[in-house]
Amino acid sequence: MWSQEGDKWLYASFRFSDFSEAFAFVTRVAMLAERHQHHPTIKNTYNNVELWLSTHDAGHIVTAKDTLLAEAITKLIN
Ligand SMILES: C[C@H](O)[C@H](O)[C@H]1CNC2=NC(N)=NC(=O)C2=N1
Repeated sequence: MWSQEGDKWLYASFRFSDFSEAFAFVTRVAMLAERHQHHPTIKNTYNNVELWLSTHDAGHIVTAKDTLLAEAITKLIN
């Protein structure tokens, strides 16, 4: 589900039945991000949500903060 793009990004794409389901997921991701104090780049196109995770404060690389948030996001949909 998650793939690493170079050393800069963790990336994943999620498909839902419609826009409402997709945006509900975005809302839950936003609440998780606040809890983690770590915030993904988010793109929503109708029923699709794409997420990119990177730690800007560490010079825009993938760190444990990204992998921890990725795991928490994965649990939202499992
Ligand atoms: C002070 C605050 O915790 C930091 O600026 C956080 C906020 N959210 C963040 N999110 C992401 N993705 N990378 C960061 O480096 C980052 N830094």
